[in-house]
Amino acid sequence: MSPRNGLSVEDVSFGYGRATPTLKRVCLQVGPGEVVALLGPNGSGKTTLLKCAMGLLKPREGQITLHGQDLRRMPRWQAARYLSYVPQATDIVYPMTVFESVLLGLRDSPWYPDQASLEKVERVLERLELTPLATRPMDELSGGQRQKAAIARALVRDTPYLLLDEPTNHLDMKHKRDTLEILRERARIQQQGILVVLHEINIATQLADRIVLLDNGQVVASGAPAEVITPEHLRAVYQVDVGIAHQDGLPFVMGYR
Ligand SMILES: Nc1ncnc2c1ncn2[C@@H]1O[C@H](COP(=O)(O)OP(=O)(O)OP(=O)(O)O)[C@@H](O)[C@H]1O
Repeated sequence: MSPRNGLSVEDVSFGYGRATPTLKRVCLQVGPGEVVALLGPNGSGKTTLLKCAMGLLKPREGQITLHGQDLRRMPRWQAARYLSYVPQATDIVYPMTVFESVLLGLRDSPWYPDQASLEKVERVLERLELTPLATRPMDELSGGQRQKAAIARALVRDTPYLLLDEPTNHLDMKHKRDTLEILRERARIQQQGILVVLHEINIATQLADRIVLLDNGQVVASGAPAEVITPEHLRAVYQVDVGIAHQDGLPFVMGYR
C-alpha cells in the first residue's frame, strides 16, 4: 500500500511527559478494505498507538498520514470525516438512550434529527441486534450491551477508517463471532480500513489480513497471521510456550503454559 492511499504510521515515537518513550519508531499501514490487528502484552503501547493514529496524542517523532496528508496539519473536523474510534473503556455513560447515543455518532445533538440520520441509526442497531434495546438508558445496560452500543456509534458514521480498542472485550462467543462478521463485511463490502487492538490471538488470526505484534513500544513482527503467530514470537513477547495448530492456512493457539 502506498502511504498516499491509506492510514500510515511512519516511524512514530511517543512518550508521556519526560518518561522513556512508550512508542519507539513504530510503522504500520492500513489500506482501504484491509484489517490490521494490533497485538501485544499489557502496557506494550497498543492503546497509545491507536490514540496517536486518531490524532488524540501527538507523536514526538515521525508522522501519521491519511491519504498522504499529515494528520497534525488536518483540522479536527476533517480528520473526523476519515476516522471513527471505539475506545477501550465504554463504562463512561451519559443519561441517554441507546438510540440517542448512536445518533450522536452522526450529529452534535440528538435534537431534531433528519430522516436520513434516523434511518442510518435504525439500520446499524438492527445489524448489531440492538433494536430491542434502542429505548433503554445507557446506564442500565450490561457491559457487553454497552460495548455493542459503542461499536454501533462508530459504525453508524461510515468513515473510511475504523479504529477499535479491544471491541470484543465484554462479548460472549456469539457476539464475538457476530462482531467479527460485521467487521469483515465492513472491510470487504464497504472497503473500510480497520485497525483493531485485540488480546485474543485466535480472533486476530480469523479477522485480520495482517497482524502487528508490539512489545515494549516496538514492532516485533508484522505480516500475515501465519508469519506473525509463531511459537517463537509469542514466547519472546508473552513469555509463554504456546501450542499452535493450523486450519485453512491460519494459525490457532491451542493452549499455553
Ligand atoms: N496517560 C498516561 N500517562 C502516563 N503513562 C501512561 C498513560 N497512559 C498509558 N501510559 C503508560 O504507557 C504504557 C503503554 O500503555 P497502553 O495503554 O498504550 O498499553 P496497552 O498495550 O494498550 O495495554 P493493555 O493491553 O493493558 O490495554 C504503559 O506503561 C502505561 O502505563
